[in-house]
Amino acid sequence: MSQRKLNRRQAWRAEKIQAERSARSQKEERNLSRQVQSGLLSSEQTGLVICRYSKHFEIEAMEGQDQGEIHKCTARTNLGSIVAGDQVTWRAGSDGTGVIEARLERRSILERPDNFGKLKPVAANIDQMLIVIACEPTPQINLIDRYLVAAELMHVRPIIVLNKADLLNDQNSSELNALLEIYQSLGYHVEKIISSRHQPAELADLPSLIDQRTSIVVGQSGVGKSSFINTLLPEANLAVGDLSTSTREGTHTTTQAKLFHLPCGGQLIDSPGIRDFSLWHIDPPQLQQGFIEIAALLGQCRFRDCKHEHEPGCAILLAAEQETIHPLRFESYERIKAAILDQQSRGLNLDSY
Ligand SMILES: Nc1nc2c(ncn2[C@@H]2O[C@H](COP(=O)(O)OP(=O)(O)OP(=O)(O)O)[C@@H](O)[C@H]2O)c(=O)[nH]1
Ligand SMILES: [Zn+2]
Repeated sequence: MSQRKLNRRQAWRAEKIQAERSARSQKEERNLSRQVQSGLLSSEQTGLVICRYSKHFEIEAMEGQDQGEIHKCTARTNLGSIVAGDQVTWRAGSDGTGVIEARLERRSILERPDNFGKLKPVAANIDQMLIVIACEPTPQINLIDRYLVAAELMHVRPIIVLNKADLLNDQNSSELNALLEIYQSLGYHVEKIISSRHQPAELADLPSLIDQRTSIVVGQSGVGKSSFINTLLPEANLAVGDLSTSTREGTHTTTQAKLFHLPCGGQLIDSPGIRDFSLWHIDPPQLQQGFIEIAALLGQCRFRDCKHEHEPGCAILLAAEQETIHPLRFESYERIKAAILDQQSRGLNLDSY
């Protein structure tokens, strides 16, 4: 078959699919309008997205008589992505269902690339990021730094939470404390906690730090994110995965981001187990902004267009040499930068979804 014929056939198919889709959505819209007119759907109200599963959303009523109640909702077409933490306008049905009409403006959004480098929103309207690490699996500085960069670029406050503090011992404590010291000296808040169901829980100052805010819980699989949330909120009852005996890493128990209310008034969003938090969608200048000790030096190099690679009079290279930027942090920065440049050179589509 000639290329032209094939293209014409493809175009015809695409048009047909498009026409079917638009007919379907027009039918859905007519259906909805009928339901509104006949009083089957309530008037518009504001709601909070608790979680998404497949094509449905759990929406919590934020006002009116059924405030706090959860409805299983569908969404009108073309609303864009809707994720846990989003606020929406919606209409309630009579039977615990409802329809999302629009998404309200977000104050922050956490995105991560999927396997094809395409950005996917994970959670919205977050105030702070709880970066959970643990004595086991051993923390990777590179991964902590990726989360920190994401938090800095989203303008949300990061808090580093060292979980499984009961496993601190003579062998691992000096190394772990040295690692935490790097972050504390940069001004980051660090809390050591115990969240295992086999130990008396110890949450240090965390409850007061997360009070009245929306926090997202991120961290490598197996660090105890679900256990930590269960300790704060026993009714959340998240599945806790056992560490794989061969790798001592977790087994990715959590699959969808979900929002939980805390008794103290704040909210927590639990995200899917993230092993490798990639930063493919940012460029080196953004990465420099995300490393706060590097960001503080920007503008102090001899050349205005300094790339901080080999240039004489580079304030960042000088600070790295004098170790005012911690060598492990600088190494981590260079590794992340190399990974970003590598992804870009392979031509992945980094900026759209
Ligand atoms: N010793 C100890 N073990 C803990 C603690 N907290 C959690 N664990 C254990 O760590 C393992 C992993 O815990 P999870 O809560 O499933 O970890 P997660 O980070 O939610 O894992 P994913 O859902 O895979 O992302 C389980 O075997 C827990 O019992 C703790 O404070 N101390
Ligand atoms: Zn420079």
